[in-house]
Order: sequence, then C-alpha cells, then structure tokens
Amino acid sequence: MKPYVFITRKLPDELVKPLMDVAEVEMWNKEEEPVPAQLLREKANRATALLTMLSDTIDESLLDASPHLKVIANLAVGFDNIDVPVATKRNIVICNTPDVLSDTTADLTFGLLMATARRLIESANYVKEGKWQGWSPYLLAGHDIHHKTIGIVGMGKIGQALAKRATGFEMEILYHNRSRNEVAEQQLNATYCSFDDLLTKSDYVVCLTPLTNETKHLFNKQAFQKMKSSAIFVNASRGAVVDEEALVEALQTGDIAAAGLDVFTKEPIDVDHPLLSLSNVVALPHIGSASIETRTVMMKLCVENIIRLLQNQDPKTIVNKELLSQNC
Ligand SMILES: NC(=O)C1=CN([C@@H]2O[C@H](COP(=O)(O)OP(=O)(O)OC[C@H]3O[C@@H](n4cnc5c(N)ncnc54)[C@H](OP(=O)(O)O)[C@@H]3O)[C@@H](O)[C@H]2O)C=CC1
Ligand SMILES: O=CC(=O)O
Repeated sequence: MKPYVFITRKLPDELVKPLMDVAEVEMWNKEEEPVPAQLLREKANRATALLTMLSDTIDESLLDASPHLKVIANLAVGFDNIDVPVATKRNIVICNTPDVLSDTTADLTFGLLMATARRLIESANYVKEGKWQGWSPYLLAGHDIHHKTIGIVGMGKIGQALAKRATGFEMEILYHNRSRNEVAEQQLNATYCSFDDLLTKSDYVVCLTPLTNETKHLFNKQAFQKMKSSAIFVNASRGAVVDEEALVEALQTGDIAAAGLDVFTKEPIDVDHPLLSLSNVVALPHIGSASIETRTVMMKLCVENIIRLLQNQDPKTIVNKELLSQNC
C-alpha cells in the first residue's frame, strides 16, 4: 500500500506529480484559505507525511494524534508553527526551505525599507486619489537611505543578503546576533554591536531573527525608546517578535518615525487594528518570499524532501538534524 501524504493547501498539480508516483496524495482544495484545524487533525491521523504551510499549527496534540507520521515538510524557512522538540521525540523529521528564498526575501525587505522611508505607497495613493495639485518643495518628502546606518538584528542568510543590498546604497552596516558572523564582517564590512548599541546608532532597524522564546517581544517599549526618533523599523521575520501595542505607541508618540511590516502577530491582521490606521506604517501581507520563481522552487524542495524520506534517503534540508542518522 502506498503511504498517504496530505498537503494543506492547493498547489499546482504538475509540482505535486512526482509525489503522486510514490504516494497516495490528497490536497486541501483552496489556495488562499487554510485547511480547518479539525480536518487537518483527521488527515494527519492517517498520514505518513504532511506538506504544511506556516499558517498551520502543528502542536503536541496534533502530533499525539498522528501515529504514522514520519515527515513534515513546511513550505517556509521559519518553523515556529511546529512543535519541533515534540516532533523530534516522536522521530518525526521536520524539513524547511532555507537558502532558496534568501535573495527574494531580502529584495522584498529592502523594498519595504525603501517604500517606508520614501513614502512610496502614500505617494502612489496620493496621485490615484486625485490629491496632487502641483509640485512643492516638501511634498511627500521622506528620508534618505544612501549613506545611512542600517542595523540588522538576525544576520543570518536573509540578513546577509539584505546587507549585500545595503552595500550598494553605501550604507554603514551594523548587526546583532547571539554569535559573531565572520562572513558578514569580512565580506560585507558589517560591524557587530550589542542589541542596545544597534538600536541607538541605527537609522534603519531591520528584524530578521526567527521567532523563538528568546526573541518573542524582543522589540518592546524599551527597545523602541532606545531608537532614534528619526528611526525606521522594518520587520520581515515574524510578528510576535514585536510587542505591537508598544509599536503603535512608539509610532504615535514619535519615539520612532515609521515602520514597514511584512508580518504580524495575528495573520491576517484585523482590518481595524490600530497599526493600519497610522499613515507612517507600510503594511504588507507576509509576502517576503512571494515571487513565482521562488515559491515554485520552495514547493519542489518540499516535495523532493518528502519523496527522499519515503525512500529512506537524506532529505535535502532538515531542521531536527539529530534525527538524520536514525531515519536515513
Ligand atoms: N517575511 C517573510 O516572508 C519571511 C520571513 N522569514 C523569517 O526570517 C527568519 C530568518 O531566516 P534566515 O535568515 O533564513 O534564518 P537564519 O537561521 O539563517 O538566520 C537567523 C539569524 O537570527 C539570529 N538569531 C537567532 N536568535 C537570535 C536572538 N535571540 N537574538 C539575536 N539574533 C538571533 C541567528 O544568529 P545566532 O544564532 O548567532 O543568534 C541568525 O543569524 C526566519 O526564521 C523567518 O521567521 C523568512 C523568509 C521569508
Ligand atoms: O515567512 C516565511 C518563511 O519562509 O519563513
């Protein structure tokens, strides 16, 4: 009997086809709506493999109710939606999609920084809404980007790709990680800083850390108060890294100048959320890696990882590396 694989979103048939050759595959039939939690639970109960989205919660109770599960391939580099320690205890391999999305996400992050600094969305709406009466010296004037200081919190793969882009704008690059990043220092001329130093010195503070117990609400009231009042905050990691109430307050009181946000604590963010009413916020619907090319490569990687696991081979990308020798 072929193993059963459940895919939690409608993906293109041609990309899923290789999996159909080795497994019985079922897909949730909607592209934009997540699979209901109860249905996912029922499917997971039968499944040997799941191909999941970052919006699916894979917690201990779901894993407890999934006795046949061998592998979960998450269509994202982040895996904070999955209880990895519990999965590891149950010998369930967790795969993600690192590297293949770094450049695309860095493009979007730098674009979001530019859109926020130069008020691009506000300006485009101004024209379309017929408000443009004529040229004037400070009409929709924003902040310069070139030759300013960018502080990257989370100088990993995407952080480095972002720093490369910042180099083209002749920016000074600061970064903060838990450990030093030699590539960033030697090849990108980035300077290591404590978190507090980075906050006080940067014109642009960009968050690119994973969401963990340590980074949850890293950007709180105290952090925003340490930033320059002209600082622009950009978050392209996960919403919960930010205390959103504190961010609203910082933007309203002028502790910081503006924010560009691709991610939110609750996604989709409620349309009446105070962040969305602020003119100094640019909000995007979590589209960091959303180019057709990159999403296609990510889907192929997930499919390939599942096939490899089902055939007792090493997956190409694995989160819980400690399981490699046991499973492959
Ligand atoms: N907006 C979007 O659509 C996308 C968002 N993402 C998000 O971006 C994140 C980063 O991805 P990627 O660059 O590939 O991941 P990496 O693992 O390559 O980089 C993460 C970096 O964060 C640092 N870090 C981890 N914990 C802390 C901490 N407590 N304090 C400071 N720095 C920390 C790590 O350094 P060290 O271990 O030394 O601390 C590392 O340099 C993902 O986890 C995901 O949440 C990713 C893709 C798209
Ligand atoms: O947010 C996206 C990811 O790949 O992680």
